[in-house]
Amino acid sequence: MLRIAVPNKGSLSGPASAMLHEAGYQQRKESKELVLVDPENEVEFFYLRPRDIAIYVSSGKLDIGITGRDLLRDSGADAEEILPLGFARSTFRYATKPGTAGGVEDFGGMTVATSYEGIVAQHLADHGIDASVVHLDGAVETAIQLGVAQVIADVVETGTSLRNAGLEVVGEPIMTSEAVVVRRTGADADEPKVRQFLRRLQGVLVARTYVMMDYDCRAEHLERAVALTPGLESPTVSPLHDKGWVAVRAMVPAKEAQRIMDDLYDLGARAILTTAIHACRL
Ligand SMILES: Nc1ncnc2c1ncn2[C@@H]1O[C@H](COP(=O)(O)OP(=O)(O)OP(=O)(O)O)[C@@H](O)[C@H]1O
Ligand SMILES: O=P(O)(O)OC[C@H]1O[C@H](OP(=O)(O)OP(=O)(O)O)[C@H](O)[C@@H]1O
Ligand SMILES: [Mg+2]
Repeated sequence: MLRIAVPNKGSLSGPASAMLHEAGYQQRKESKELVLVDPENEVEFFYLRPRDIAIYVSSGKLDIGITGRDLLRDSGADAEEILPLGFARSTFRYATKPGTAGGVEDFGGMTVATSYEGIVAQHLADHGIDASVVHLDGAVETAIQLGVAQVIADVVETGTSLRNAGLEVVGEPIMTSEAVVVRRTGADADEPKVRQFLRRLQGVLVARTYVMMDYDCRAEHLERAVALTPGLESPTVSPLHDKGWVAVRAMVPAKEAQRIMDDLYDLGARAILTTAIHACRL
């Protein structure tokens, strides 16, 4: 059985379970369930704190985990990212009261509050800055108002939390993050069960980002039409009963579907249809 760590709380938890469900795996029904066996798919899911997942995976007790890239780096665990999942996107940034500092180079002698001590200590060291780091579990934005620190380093998604605390970002982002699949560093990447799990998740990612497009066009316009819809490998082209026309089928990025339909229409294509992809294996 493949043993997989899934976030049990926070921003990663809901979207991770939703993606696994979409990939055909059973998921827990109660948020109190800590372990779920999916015998049909020969997988065992362990619902763990997102921060702990890289540590379990690096120990080799679990084969695979879903966590945040920032949490993986912060943990310092011996695990590596093998597939980005496109949700729980964020940046990790320093913030201060306006006018305190222009960037990391000004932090010497200051105190930085954060829940991500590993990332911050490393970043300060990389820049040769001698600053103190104080670890807080959350609500880090309030640390400046309460005089515990002059600088914070935290996850920024919309920036609302910083604005509400009267803070502004300073310097370049320390890193960008999203949910990722992690595996123990150096573990066999070609293990069939692991490959199958990754293919399933990749199928969900593709199904979420692409739509299937079908249309008819005059044979003499085919090359220009196909240039608009090159597909992932190559579009399917079928003859129509009317010899002057062909039917074309190709996957296109969902975000570009409307523009491509307009361009195809202008080219003389007709019966242009897009349909959702529910699942796929590339
Ligand atoms: N708005 C956000 N707030 C917090 N984390 C976010 C946000 N957007 C994305 N993330 C990502 O989610 C992960 C944080 O997981 P964590 O368990 O700390 O979630 P949380 O939402 O902060 O929950 P908790 O209430 O336990 O602090 C990180 O990888 C982080 O980059
Ligand atoms: O840029 P925003 O969209 O405002 O999102 C970022 C905020 O969300 C997270 O806090 P969370 O709600 O997880 O609380 P926590 O600080 O207790 O972890 C994070 O620590 C920031 O405070
Ligand atoms: Mg949080």
